[in-house]
Amino acid sequence: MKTLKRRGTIYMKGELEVPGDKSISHRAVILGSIANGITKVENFLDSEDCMRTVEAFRSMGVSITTKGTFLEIEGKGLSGLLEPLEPLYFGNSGTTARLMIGLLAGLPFSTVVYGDVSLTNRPMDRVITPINKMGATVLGRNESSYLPLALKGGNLEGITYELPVKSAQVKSGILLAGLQAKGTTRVIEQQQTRDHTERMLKAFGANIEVSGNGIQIDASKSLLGTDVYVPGDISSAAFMLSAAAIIPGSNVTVKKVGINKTRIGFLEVLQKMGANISISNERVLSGEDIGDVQITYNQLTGVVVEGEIIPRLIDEIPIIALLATQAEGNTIIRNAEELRVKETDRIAAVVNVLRTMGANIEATDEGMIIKGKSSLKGGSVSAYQDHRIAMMIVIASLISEQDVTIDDISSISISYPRFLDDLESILKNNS
Ligand SMILES: O=C(O)C1=C[C@@H](OP(=O)(O)O)[C@@H](O)[C@H](O)C1
Ligand SMILES: C=C(OP(=O)(O)O)C(=O)O
Repeated sequence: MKTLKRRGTIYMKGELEVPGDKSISHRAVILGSIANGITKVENFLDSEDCMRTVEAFRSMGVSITTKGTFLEIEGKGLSGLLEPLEPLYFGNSGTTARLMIGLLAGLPFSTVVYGDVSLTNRPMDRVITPINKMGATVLGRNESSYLPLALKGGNLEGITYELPVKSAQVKSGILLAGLQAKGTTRVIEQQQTRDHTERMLKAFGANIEVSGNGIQIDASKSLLGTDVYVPGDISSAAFMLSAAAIIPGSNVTVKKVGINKTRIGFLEVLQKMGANISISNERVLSGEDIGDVQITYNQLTGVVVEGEIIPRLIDEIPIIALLATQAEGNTIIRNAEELRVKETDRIAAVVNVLRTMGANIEATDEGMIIKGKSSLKGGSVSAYQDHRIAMMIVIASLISEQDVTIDDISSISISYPRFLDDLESILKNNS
């Protein structure tokens, strides 16, 4: 239980760097481990989810150590990985699960994989179906739709697969299987999802080509270890930028943050809502776009969020819902049914939390409708063991009229362990 005390008159001001991107950190560990030679990862996100991926490779014999500010991976090549003696535990991490299942499908040994209660209830059939088509053997509950799963890998054949879900995790799982399959593997997306796997596979020397919404990969005998710089996580920055967007007098800059176009739907929505945003120092590091994002407070107005932008801001929808409670007019979020199968049902969780706090918000099957602007009263709420819900509540507490009590905020360490300290560093008191 944590009580967040009502604040006096505050505003957000200053510059900060948020920790490394979670998606890119997972991928750096995976590709570094299956490449030959050393990979040094700078600004690696040392959070619970990413450590699940690190531990999985340590169990397969890969040496991964922290050297100063770097994570150093002694890649063993795909053929150097060892059969793990224990089941692999993926904790709360959907990214670890979907990507590792794809990778393990191609490795010539048996593994058992499992996760925490939340992950055990998240669908895995979306990645099992294509790897079954490629020839992998997988056993588990409900026709292998859920963890725990037993996998027997090896002898995969390339396929052409049109993704039925808008999921970068599934796309990446298939590409990691395709890296080990006979013949070409083609993945076709309905809408573009984050493309970090494609970019990083290229940087490690994989045989991969991207054309429009299609990606094709051929087996690569050996990827080569390389240095990776991990940009700040825009999904973490979103909480700091949102605090500034709803507290008058604020002016915040998040430096060296990832601004890959497949990830910045949140910035586009903020701009559409009328926020003052500018991006400077744009550059490319390790194949990823980075820059400094500055926001100054401005009254927001409601917007419609739907269609192709949804995959580009999927993890930011809880915090967008909070922004919408402070915007003039209606905000409608559509086509976001994927939120129902995240760490928790994020549509139900967001609506319950914000309604308890005093917002005018209702759930739809695939989104929500928020009528602004309403003042938030505070109260006692659950974070549903979900890091993004917990951080959204902390930001909401900054503008609440009374104290806010949260059942448990420990989930924040899944993606942003130093969140509370970073927030305090830009929080100023008027008095
Ligand atoms: O590929 C990734 O790193 C991720 C993809 C998204 O999930 P889906 O692929 O399920 O949409 C996102 O919600 C998750 O936080 C990270
Ligand atoms: C959905 C998320 O992550 P994952 O799917 O990796 O658990 C998230 O970080 O919001």
